[in-house]
Amino acid sequence: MGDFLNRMKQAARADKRTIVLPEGEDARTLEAAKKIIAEDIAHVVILGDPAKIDVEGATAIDPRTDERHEAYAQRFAELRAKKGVTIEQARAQVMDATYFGTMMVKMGDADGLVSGACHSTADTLRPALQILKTAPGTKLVSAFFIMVTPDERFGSDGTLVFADCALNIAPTADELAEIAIASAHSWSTFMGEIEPRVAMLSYSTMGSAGGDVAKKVQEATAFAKERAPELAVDGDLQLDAAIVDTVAELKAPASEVAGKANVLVFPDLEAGNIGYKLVQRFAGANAYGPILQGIAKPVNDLSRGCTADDIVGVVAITAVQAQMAE
Ligand SMILES: CC(C)(COP(=O)(O)OP(=O)(O)OC[C@H]1O[C@@H](n2cnc3c(N)ncnc32)[C@H](O)[C@@H]1OP(=O)(O)O)[C@@H](O)C(=O)NCCC(=O)NCCS
Ligand SMILES: CC(=O)OP(=O)(O)O
Repeated sequence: MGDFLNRMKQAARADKRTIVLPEGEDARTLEAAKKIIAEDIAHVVILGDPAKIDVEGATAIDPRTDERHEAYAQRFAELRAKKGVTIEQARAQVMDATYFGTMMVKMGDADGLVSGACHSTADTLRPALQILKTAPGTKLVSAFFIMVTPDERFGSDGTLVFADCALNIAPTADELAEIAIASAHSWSTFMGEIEPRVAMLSYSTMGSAGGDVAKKVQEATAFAKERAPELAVDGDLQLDAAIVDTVAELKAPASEVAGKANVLVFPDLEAGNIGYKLVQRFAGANAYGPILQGIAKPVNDLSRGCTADDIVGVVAITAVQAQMAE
């Protein structure tokens, strides 16, 4: 179970990056920062009141008084001018630690950002979507978890990607296909040679049940196959047919994915967010994320239910993304 995380930490250590943690008021963030420094995973910048940030080896910055505040505000106003943002509004916005931290990433003063231990996903990701925007050639940003379960029968030795569990509330069939292709790519980024096998989840397997949601998933599967013919993707599949080989033989015997899926694409955010928390809490899985895919520079979210160790894991993953982005 520790294998994936150890690989990420080792890779991060080999070529250290600077990661900004805007939640200096959060005790788990400070504990995580100490661990990250002790394990030599990344250079750490913590935003907040420096008098209250007692982490040796980290750089503590107060976004309200830092000398870069005005330059960031000017740049933010330029970036958001078409949205009617004035320089006064930009100055006020950049007082906010998440906006300031995201500007650090935009301006190259940090390589990545991890936040969300005490902010909602919307408040964590909105600055990234507004400031950093999508990566070249990408229209949709989406979010996945790397799930490391203690049961090695599932996925690839217990490791799976779950998407979208955090960002897109009601993806269309077209967007679901994009999420599937991006998630397969993310799988390959982190899992190397192991081939992604993508299951498009539903309450129906190969048309066994009717209804609009199952139809959307079938349509999304067809789009994904059309756009990425080399990809092992199949659906619609129920969860048991996707990951249990004996059920797959019964429900989808012709599928190359059924029974051995390692990338699970959920039909909407309701299913995705509930699904990852079920596996995390009932199965005792480690859930690293939400990790963004399709964003121009690495910014990743956390659940407010995270532990300090979860933050360490997401920082290691963010540092690896930053290495790859160059
Ligand atoms: C993240 C979220 C707040 C963004 O939507 P929003 O509040 O409507 O924000 P905006 O419409 O102001 O979007 C901000 C920018 O991001 C862009 N954007 C929003 N979602 C995007 C996506 N999935 N991919 C690419 N760009 C996106 C918008 O086009 C907009 O760009 P612009 O301001 O330059 O025109 C919204 O998708 C959301 O609430 N998602 C659910 C998050 C959540 O609560 N998850 C549950 C717990 S994990
Ligand atoms: C990802 C997620 O569900 O975040 P939170 O638990 O903070 O809402």
